[in-house]
Amino acid sequence: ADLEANMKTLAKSTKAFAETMDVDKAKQQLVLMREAAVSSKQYLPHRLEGLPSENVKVKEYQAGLDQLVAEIDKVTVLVEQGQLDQAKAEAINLVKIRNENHKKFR
Ligand code: HEM
Repeated sequence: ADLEANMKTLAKSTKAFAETMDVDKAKQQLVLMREAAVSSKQYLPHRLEGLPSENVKVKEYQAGLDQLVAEIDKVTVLVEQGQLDQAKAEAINLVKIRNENHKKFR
């Protein structure tokens, strides 16, 4: 999947996660989210095209995705503890991380 496909997967899975009351389905969506976030690190957004991997902006972009993965893991722990409501409350941070990074890189 390229970056746009990964972003579409992120959008679909975060929506499905927010909508489901089923713990197994919630876990599945978090797995899809994590895969899409990790996969996105290997691509450069259009705005950073041509920059070398050691460029500060490229590092910042990758750090944004690392932050997203860390947050997905936090949400996953709550789901695994059966705390779906708390997990959904925590997942608000996914949207915050998305918005911050879209401002910088999209
Ligand atoms: C749950 C979190 C996120 C969701 C739901 C999300 C969703 C989306 C969607 C729907 C698009 C449009 C895709 C298309 O072209 O059809 C997009 C584009 C984009 N997103 Fe995200 N995103 C998320 C997090 C992030 C993060 C953390 C970053 C960067 C660290 C990021 C960087 C970008 C960039 C750069 C584009 C434009 C594609 C390009 O320039 O090549 N997104 N995102």
